[in-house]
Amino acid sequence: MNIRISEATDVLARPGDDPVQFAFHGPQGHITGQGAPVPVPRGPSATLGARVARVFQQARPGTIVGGALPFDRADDDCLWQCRRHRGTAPAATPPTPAPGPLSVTAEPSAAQYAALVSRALAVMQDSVGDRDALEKIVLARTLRVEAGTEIPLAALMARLGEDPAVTAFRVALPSQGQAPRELCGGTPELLLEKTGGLIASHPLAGSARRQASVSADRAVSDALLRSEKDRREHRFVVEYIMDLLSPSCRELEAPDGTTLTSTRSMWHLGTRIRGRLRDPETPSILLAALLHPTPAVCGLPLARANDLIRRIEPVPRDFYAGAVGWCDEHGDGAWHVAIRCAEISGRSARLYAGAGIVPGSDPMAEAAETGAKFGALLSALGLPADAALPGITPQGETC
Ligand SMILES: C=C(O[C@H]1C=CC=C(C(=O)O)[C@@H]1O)C(=O)O
Repeated sequence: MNIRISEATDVLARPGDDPVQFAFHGPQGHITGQGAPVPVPRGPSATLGARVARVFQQARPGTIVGGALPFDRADDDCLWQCRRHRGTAPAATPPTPAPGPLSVTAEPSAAQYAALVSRALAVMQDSVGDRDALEKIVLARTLRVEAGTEIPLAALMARLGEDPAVTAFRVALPSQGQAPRELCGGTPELLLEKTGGLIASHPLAGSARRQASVSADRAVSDALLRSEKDRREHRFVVEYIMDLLSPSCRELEAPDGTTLTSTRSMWHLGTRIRGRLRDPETPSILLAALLHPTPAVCGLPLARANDLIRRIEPVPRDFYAGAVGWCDEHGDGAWHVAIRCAEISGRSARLYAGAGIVPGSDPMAEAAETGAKFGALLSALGLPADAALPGITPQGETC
C-alpha cells in the first residue's frame, strides 16, 4: 500500500523558493512542506491529539501537518503546518556536498559504548525474576562532525535518496542559537502509513553490515536470518506493534512473516504488518504517537529501558529515534522511525546510531554494528563509510 502523493487528485501548491519545513522522499512517495514557518503549538505526546485537531479545524483545505516527534514522549514535539507541495525526487546525480575539511569525534567512543552495553547487560542479568525484568534495551552513540563550510542539506538529501530502500528526510527543528537546525537522514524503517482505512508498518530489528563480495554478503544475511539472538530482538518489536494496533483494527496481519530486508549498507530482519482500521478517520499522527517509541529504538519493558537510556547514554537523543512524517486533514500520512540521521546546524552535524541489546549480545559487536549504521550518512557527507568502525581513527581521532 503506497501513498502516491504525486498522483493525488487534490489541488497541490507549487513548490517555490519558500523555506522547506519538512521533506520526505522514498518508497511512500515524495512530499514537501514549504512556506513561511507556521508551527503547531509545541507540547508533549499527551496533548498531541488536541493540538493537531485544533489545527485542522481552523486550517484551509489542503493543509498538512508534518515534522518530528521526539524520542521522549514527555518532551515537546516539533510540527509545522504547511500547504502540501508536489515533491520531486532529489536530483539523480547530486553535487558532492563538499563541506570542506571535516573532523569526526565519537561521543562516546566505541570502547566507552561497549562498556555501556556491558553495564546494560549486567542490569538485565540483575533484573531476572523482577516483575518488570529488562529484556531488551537499545543503546545509541553519536559522532560529532565539524565541516569547514556549511553542510548543504539539499545535496545531502539527494545523496541519501540514491538508496531506493530508504526514505530521505529533513525536518526543520527549533534553533538553539543563531544557525537553523535540521534533522536529516535516510531511514529504512516505516513506523506507520495510513491511506483511508488501511495501515501498514515495517518494523526492523536485527542487523548485519553489508559485505563487498556477493558470497560474503550472502553468508552474513543467511547468518542473520538464522540468528536466534536477532530473531528474539526482532520479535519483541513485532509483538509490541501488533498488541498496540490490534484494538484499533478490524484486521491485522503479518502475511509474509519475518524476512530479510536491506539498504545499501545494512541487512535487517523486517516484518511487514498490514491492517484495516475500525475507524478510517483515525489520524496517522496519533497512531504513530501511540506506537512510538517501539522496542526497535527503546527496549522492553518500555519504561525501564527508557529510564536506563536516560541515565547511561551521555548524549541526549532529542529527536533521534523519534518519529518523522506528515499527516493530512483526512488523517492519511506516513511516519518513519528517525534513525540513520543527524542533527545538522551550519557546519556541525551530530550523527546517531543505536543497536538493540538482549542477553547474549557481544558489546564490541554492538559497537561495530553502530559503526556500520553510521556508514550511509558518513559517505553522504563525503567521509569514508567505515570511519566509525571500532579501531578506525579518522584524522587521528578516536571512534
Ligand atoms: C536504532 C537503530 O536501528 C534500529 C533499527 C533497525 C535495526 C536495529 C538493530 O538491529 O538494533 C535497531 O533496532 C539505529 O539505526 O540507530
